[in-house]
Amino acid sequence: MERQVQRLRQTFRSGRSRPLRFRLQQLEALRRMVQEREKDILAAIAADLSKSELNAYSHEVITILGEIDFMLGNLPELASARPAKKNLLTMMDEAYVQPEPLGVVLIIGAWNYPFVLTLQPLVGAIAAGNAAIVKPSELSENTAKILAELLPQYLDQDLYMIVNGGVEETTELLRQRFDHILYTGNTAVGKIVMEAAAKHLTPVTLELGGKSPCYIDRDCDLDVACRRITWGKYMNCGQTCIAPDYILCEASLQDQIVQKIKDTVKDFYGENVKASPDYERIINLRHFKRIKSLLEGQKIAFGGETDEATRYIAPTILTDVDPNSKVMQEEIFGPILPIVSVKNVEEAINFINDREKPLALYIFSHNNKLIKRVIDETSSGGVTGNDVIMHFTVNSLPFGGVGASGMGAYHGKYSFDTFSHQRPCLLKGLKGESVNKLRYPPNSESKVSWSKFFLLKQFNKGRLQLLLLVCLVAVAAVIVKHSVHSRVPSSGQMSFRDVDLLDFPASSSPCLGDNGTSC
Ligand SMILES: NC(=O)c1ccc[n+]([C@@H]2O[C@H](COP(=O)([O-])OP(=O)(O)OC[C@H]3O[C@@H](n4cnc5c(N)ncnc54)[C@H](O)[C@@H]3O)[C@@H](O)[C@H]2O)c1
Ligand SMILES: CCCCCCCCCC=O
Repeated sequence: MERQVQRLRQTFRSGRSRPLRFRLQQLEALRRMVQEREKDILAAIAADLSKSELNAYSHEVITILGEIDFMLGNLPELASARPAKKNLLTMMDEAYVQPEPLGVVLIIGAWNYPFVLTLQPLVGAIAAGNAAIVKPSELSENTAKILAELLPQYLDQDLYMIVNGGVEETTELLRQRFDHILYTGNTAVGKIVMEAAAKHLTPVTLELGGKSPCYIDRDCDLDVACRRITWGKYMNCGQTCIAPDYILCEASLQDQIVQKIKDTVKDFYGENVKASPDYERIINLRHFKRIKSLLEGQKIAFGGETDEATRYIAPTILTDVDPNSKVMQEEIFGPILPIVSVKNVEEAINFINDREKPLALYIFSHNNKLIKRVIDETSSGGVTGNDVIMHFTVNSLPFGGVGASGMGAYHGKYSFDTFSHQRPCLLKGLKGESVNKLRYPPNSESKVSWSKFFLLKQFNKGRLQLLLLVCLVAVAAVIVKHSVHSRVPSSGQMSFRDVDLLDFPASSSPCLGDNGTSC
C-alpha cells in the first residue's frame, strides 16, 4: 500500500494533476464513464440494494452527473486566485488567495448510496487538482467491483486509484500518510479514522450519521407533510443518512399522522409493498437483525412484518414511543418510524438539544416564524423546512454534519474547498524601505504611533497633514516624471511593478488568471 500511495504522490509532485485543462479532461472522462457504462453501474447498485434501476438512476447517477456538470461549468472560477483587500502598508503590493490542491487524498465511501457517496467526493478531489485513493464499502460489493473495473479505464491511473477490501485493507490504508481523508459512514469508525489521521496530522472530513428529528407542528398541512415524510423515510428502505429518524409532535396529531402515512404507503407501493419495485431491502443479515430487534416491546401502529430470507422489513410506524427505549438510542437506518409525543415546540426544541447534534433536522409548519425559531434554537448538520432530504440535492448548500454527526462539508463549491488549501499570497516589490523602517529595530514611540496610523487607522491631525503633504509631493513627482517621459522616446524599460506581474505564472495572479482575464 505504501508503494502505491508513493506512486500517486510522485505523479502529484510532477504537477500533472494541476493544470485546469487536465482536471476538466478527467472530469469529462468520468462523465463519459457514467454515460457509456450506465447499464452496468445501474445493475450493480440495483444488485447491492435490491433497487430498481430507475431508482438507482434517480437516487445516485443523476446526482453524480449534476455534480460533474457543476464542476465543469464552474471550475475556472473556483480555481482562480481571488484578489484580497489590502491595508495601508501593503496597498502598493499584490494580495490574493490562491486555491491549491492538497496532495494525495483518501476517500472512504459507504454502502447505502454506494455510487454517489464514493464518486461525489472524488469529483471534488479531481476538480481541486489532487491525486486520490478511493475505498468503496465492501458491503456494497457489486458497486465496489464495477468501480474497480471502470475507474482505471477512464481516469489517469497514476493519480486516481481504487482499493477494494474490508476492515483489514482500510486499516492498512489508514496507516499511510494522506493530505486529507474524507470518510462517510458510522460514528464509531469515524473515530478510528480520525485517530489514524491524527498520527500524520492529516485533516479529515467526517460524514457521519445520527438520529435526524422531524417536528410536525399543529399548524400544518398534514397530508403534504406525511406524503413527504413517507417518501424520505422509506426511500432506500430507510437506509439514508438524512432520513427522518423519528417524529416529534403533539399527542393529538399522532393518529392522523399514522393514518396519512399508511394511506401514502399504499399510494406509493401498492397493497403489497413486498412486490413493489420501488421498495428496497436491508443490505445484510446483521443490519436486518439489528433493525428487527428495535421493534421488541414497541407498539406497532402500522407494518412490522419482516422476512429474514429476503431481508424485507415493511414500512413501520411505532406510536407512544418512550424516549428511553432502544429505538430512540441509536440511529435506526431502516424503515421504522417512531412517533414521540411532545407538548409543544419548546419541548421539541429541548428534546432535540438534549441529544447529540443530528445530521439533519426537519420542521413542518405553515408558520415560518416557528420554523425559523426551531432553526435558531437548535443545531444540526443541515435543515429542510416543510420537506425532507432535499437539502442534499442543492449543490450550492454545503452538505455535512456537526458535533457527533460529523465535521466538514462537501458538494459543489464546498467539495472544491474541502480538497483545496486557500493559500494567502502577498507579493511585494523591493522598493519602499522608508516605510519598512517602521517595523525594523530599534523600535520607538514614534514608530509605534506611525504603525497605529497605518494599520489601525488611528489618525491625528498632524499625521494627516503630513500624509497629505507626502501625497501632494508624490503626485507632483508623477506629473514631472510623466512630462519628462512624454518628451524622451521610450527606452522599452519596464518599471519594477511591470516585471513583478509578468514574472509570476499566469495562474498565480488574480490579475492575469488562467483564462487570461485581467482585473
Ligand atoms: N453523512 C453522510 O453523508 C452519510 C452517508 C451515508 C451513511 N452515513 C452513516 O453511515 C452509517 C452507515 O454506514 P456504515 O458505517 O454501516 O458503512 P460501512 O460499514 O460501509 O463503513 C464505511 C466504511 O468504513 C470502513 N470500515 C468499517 N469498519 C472499519 C474499521 N473497523 N476500521 C476501518 N475502516 C472500517 C468500511 O470498509 C467502509 O469503507 C450510518 O450511521 C449513516 O448515517 C452517513
Ligand atoms: C432525489 C433524491 C436523492 C436522494 C439522495 C440521498 C442521498 C443521501 C446520502 C446519505 O445517505
